[in-house]
Amino acid sequence: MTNSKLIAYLGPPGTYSQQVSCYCAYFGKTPSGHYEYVPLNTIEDCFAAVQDGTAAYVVVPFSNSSNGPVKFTYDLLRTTEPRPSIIGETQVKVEHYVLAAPATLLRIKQGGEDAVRTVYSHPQVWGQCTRYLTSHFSNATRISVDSTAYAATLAEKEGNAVAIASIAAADIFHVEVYAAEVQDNQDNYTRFLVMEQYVNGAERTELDQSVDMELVRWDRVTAA
Ligand SMILES: O=C(O)C(=O)Cc1ccccc1
Repeated sequence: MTNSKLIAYLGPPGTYSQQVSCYCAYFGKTPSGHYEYVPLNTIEDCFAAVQDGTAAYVVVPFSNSSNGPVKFTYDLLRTTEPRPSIIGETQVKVEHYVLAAPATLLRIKQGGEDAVRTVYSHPQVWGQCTRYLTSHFSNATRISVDSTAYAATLAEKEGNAVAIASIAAADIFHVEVYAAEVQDNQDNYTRFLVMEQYVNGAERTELDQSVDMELVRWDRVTAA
């Protein structure tokens, strides 16, 4: 019987992290074999899962070409002891969609965008869709949640909310596309890292060292 190994990612299914985790065997140094994918609620849970050995590997978003660091990941990379080993990375083009429940779309059609009271998304998204959000839903409250796909689950349940999330989330949840590719920059890339548990005494990888340099560089930028 084959033993499957767990790859954890920021869930629920439909996040950008899930899409990346599905092919992380190709860019991470994960041995060939059979993998199962586990969605976790927060980036913090992903660090904990690899730390305590619940998951063999985790995939976390690290930084974005439009708005820089994913704060949760940067903070956890600085504070988790010992820090997991970074064994792979990839850059993925990220396209954001405005998703809404069918009833909300009807309300927008009848009453305009002011019918929308709440826009849900992952905090990383706001700075990637500034232009769109300046001219749309300006009276709505922006609520940051743990992931874009979780945002889609909230929009699915509410009659006056939209989510900014991936097209994959639209396929999974009962939400429809109100607007496509709303990111400011068409070349909007996010860098993701694959990590595994750090083994005591192991030499740090080259990738570990380049991430260290990135953290130091960012500390300098914010201190200036
Ligand atoms: O929330 C998600 O879907 C994630 O995977 C985190 C994220 C959010 C925004 C851009 C890239 C990754």
